[in-house]
This record gives sequence, structure tokens and C-alpha cells, in this order.
Amino acid sequence: MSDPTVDPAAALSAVRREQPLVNSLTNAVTVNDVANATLYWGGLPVMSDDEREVADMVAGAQACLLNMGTVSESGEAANGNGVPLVVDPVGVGATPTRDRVAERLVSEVRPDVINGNYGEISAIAGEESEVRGVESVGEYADIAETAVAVARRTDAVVVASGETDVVATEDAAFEVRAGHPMMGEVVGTGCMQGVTVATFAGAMEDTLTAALAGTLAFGVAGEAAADGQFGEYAGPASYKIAFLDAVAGLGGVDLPDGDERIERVVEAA
Ligand SMILES: Nc1ncnc2c1ncn2[C@@H]1O[C@H](COP(=O)(O)OP(=O)(O)O)[C@@H](O)[C@H]1O
Ligand SMILES: Cc1ncsc1CCOP(=O)(O)O
Ligand SMILES: [Mg+2]
Repeated sequence: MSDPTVDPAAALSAVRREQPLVNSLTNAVTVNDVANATLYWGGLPVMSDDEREVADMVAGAQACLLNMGTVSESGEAANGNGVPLVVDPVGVGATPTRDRVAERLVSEVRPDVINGNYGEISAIAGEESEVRGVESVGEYADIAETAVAVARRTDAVVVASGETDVVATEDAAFEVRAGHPMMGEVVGTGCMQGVTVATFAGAMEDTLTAALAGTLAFGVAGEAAADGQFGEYAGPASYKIAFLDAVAGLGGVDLPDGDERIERVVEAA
């Protein structure tokens, strides 16, 4: 498999040109951040979860984000209509209930992307993990190989977020070297990363390229906000505002070429 060509500037232009409608079923904690992140990238957010309409809304969307514990009808509607489906298994590994719901999500519906933190992806792989609430704690030295294993089992692109994000398919894993520690100090950055991948996937043909470009753009927004390019901040609360302004304000000139920041780290047989 040759490395995908990732041009984040072209990807961002595609999002702004296509304005993908993204239906997100996410948790009540981060729903507003997820909606704004969708809009600021250039997508159109909707959070339809009423069982009377969710299938119709998803069928007319260009992408669907499905968070833990939400109705699976939306996942089936996405699958049935060829709508890219991103599943974020928030907190899997923390309780047996979340383990059961996540297992159902990745087995009953066919996610195009599974987007979780190191601990969540390791839990889905059935490997040692420590997830406290929704936070990944502990060390995950083999996260790239773990992500490949989950991609093989689910046939999905797997995004494992953390200090360095990993994007994996069944036969390769790539490190996306972007981001800033301040992003880990804000609740909602994982959920916003998931909807970023969904938004890019809703505007691009290839899911892996969309996941790589979206993850890279997301990390660059985090760097730009941390550098003060989108306003000074006094702590994590004001950083989050600067981060969202960075998402809205990023232009092609701010984005590096993919090959400057993306490296293949696993070449599975
Ligand atoms: N220490 C860090 N350094 C750089 N980027 C980080 C760091 N921690 C988190 N991020 C970034 O923040 C986003 C959310 O990651 P993470 O905190 O792992 O998700 P979650 O909020 O679901 O636990 C990702 O884009 C990730 O790259
Ligand atoms: C704190 C919390 N509890 C249930 S969902 C949620 C938000 C998780 O957001 P993220 O995964 O982006 O940190
Ligand atoms: Mg998360």
C-alpha cells in the first residue's frame, strides 16, 4: 500500500466548498462544542436524535457522528445510505455497561471510522487499558499496533487520540504529529476531533485521507491557539475559545503539507 497523499489545505477547501451536513448524536456534555466545531470547519451541524426522524435526517446527511449510548437506528440509516459513519466510543473501558454498548456499536453497525483516545481504543481491542470516567490514563506504547488490530477486526479506519494521534487501517498505521498539551486540558476535544473527522469525511471521497487531513488540521488549530494566534488566554477555559476561533480562522496557508507531519509507523503484513 502506498502512502496516501494528504493535502490538508485542499481538504479544508473541500469542506468549505461542499458544506457537508453532519448529523451528530453526541453526549449532552459536549453537544454545543461539537455543533460549533462542525460549523467552524465549514460543515452544517444538526443534532437530530428523535426516533421519528433520525433515519431520514441521516439519510440526507453527508456524514454521521454516533457517540456512546445513542440510538443505533442512526447508524443503520448511515450504513444503508452510504453515509460515512464515525463512532466515538466515549468512556469504553470504564464500566461493563460502556463495554457492552461499544461492542454493540462496532458490531451492529459498520463504522467507517472509530475515533477514541488511547485507552478507549485499547479497551475495544480487548487489551490492557485504564479509562477513568472518559479520560485515558496510563501508558500505551503499542497503540499503533493496537489500532491496526481494531481496524482489522472492524474494517474501519481507527483514530487513536493522545499526545500523538495515530490513524490506522488494517494494514498500516500513521502518526499525525500535531497538537498541543493544552488540548488535553479541555473536555470535549476528543468529541470535537470525532466530528472533525466526520465533517472532512463528508466532503471527501476517501475516508483514510479525510481522517488524516482532519486530524492534522485539528492539531494545527490546537497549536495556533496555543501560540496565541487567535487571542491570548489565561487558562484552559479561555484556551478553548481560542481553539474554536482557530478552527474557524484556519486558512490553507496555515496548514503544513501532510508529508511534513504524517509518518507511517506500522507496515502490517
Ligand atoms: N498532550 C497532548 N499533546 C498534544 N495533543 C494532545 C495532547 N492531549 C490531547 N491532545 C489532542 O487533543 C485531541 C483530543 O485527544 P484526547 O484528549 O486523547 O481525547 P479525549 O478528549 O477523547 O480523551 C486530539 O487531537 C489530541 O491530539
Ligand atoms: C466528561 C464526559 N462524560 C460523559 S461524555 C463527556 C465528554 C467527553 O468529551 P471528550 O471525549 O472530548 O473528552
Ligand atoms: Mg473522548
